[in-house]
Amino acid sequence: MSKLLQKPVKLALIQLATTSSKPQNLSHAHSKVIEAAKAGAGIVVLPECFNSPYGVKYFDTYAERLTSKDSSESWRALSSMAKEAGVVLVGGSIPEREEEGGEGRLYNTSMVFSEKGELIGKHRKVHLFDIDIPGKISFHESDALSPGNKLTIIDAPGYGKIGLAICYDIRFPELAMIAARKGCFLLLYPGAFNLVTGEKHWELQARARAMDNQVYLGVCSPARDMEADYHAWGHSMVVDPNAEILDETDEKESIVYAELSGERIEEVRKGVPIYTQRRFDVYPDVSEGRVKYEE
Ligand SMILES: NC(=O)CCC(=O)C(=O)O
Repeated sequence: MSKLLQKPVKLALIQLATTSSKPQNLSHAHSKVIEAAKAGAGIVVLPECFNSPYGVKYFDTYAERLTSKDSSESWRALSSMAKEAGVVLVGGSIPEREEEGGEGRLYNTSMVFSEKGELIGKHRKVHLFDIDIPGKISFHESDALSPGNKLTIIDAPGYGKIGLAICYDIRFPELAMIAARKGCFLLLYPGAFNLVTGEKHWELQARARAMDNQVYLGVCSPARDMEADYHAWGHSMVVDPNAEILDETDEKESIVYAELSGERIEEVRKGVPIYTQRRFDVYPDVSEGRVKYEE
């Protein structure tokens, strides 16, 4: 048995076509999660903002309090999908409204559920997507959202550890590096790149994070909708520890599948042994591990 991944698993990334109707998105996600489970997936991922349009003006309207099952229809829906399908479900992300008594902040948050439907982890996007490329794209998540302040590592029962972050977080290799250093076999990024940055950087970021850390990696986008305000890049993909793309789709709705095994991680690490060749004596600041993370 591999130390990192306890048993081989089929990963499914659902590139969901989303609408402005939350009930419709939840019910559509349900049918796709069941479809992925029937195809043999053990870990299933939904995209960033899977139950709403993606855009600064929508976050407040669609936000839910994630204090308990009772406070959030998305929590209830995801929990029951995970249980019915019998999968570990990474519930993409949704806009979260801070607990009552707080300052009413909003976050871009991913919830993860076990095969029994229990909430086993939650990640609040740490790096907000604030960019300005003149004449091309201007987007400021921080006009509406607050950033999370922790790295997230999920202990997926029966499999092992998964590093979870959201979209723009992928551009900050520190998160991926620390998650891999803490023993994750897989890095997952529900995300929604766009037509400007997607073509240049989506695949490059995914393959680079996988290669640097010699782990599996999945990036899961919504399907592209040219009628929506934001045009998602799509191209959800799974990359192996050697930076090879195992499966990828185009911009339309579909499910991307890949078989993951711990032996493959070990094989890659044995071939190119950067794991044992690191020189923490030369760069001690990254080895000190002074980091806030949730497990
Ligand atoms: N939703 C996001 O965080 C988008 C990130 C993105 O497009 C990028 O280029 O980075």
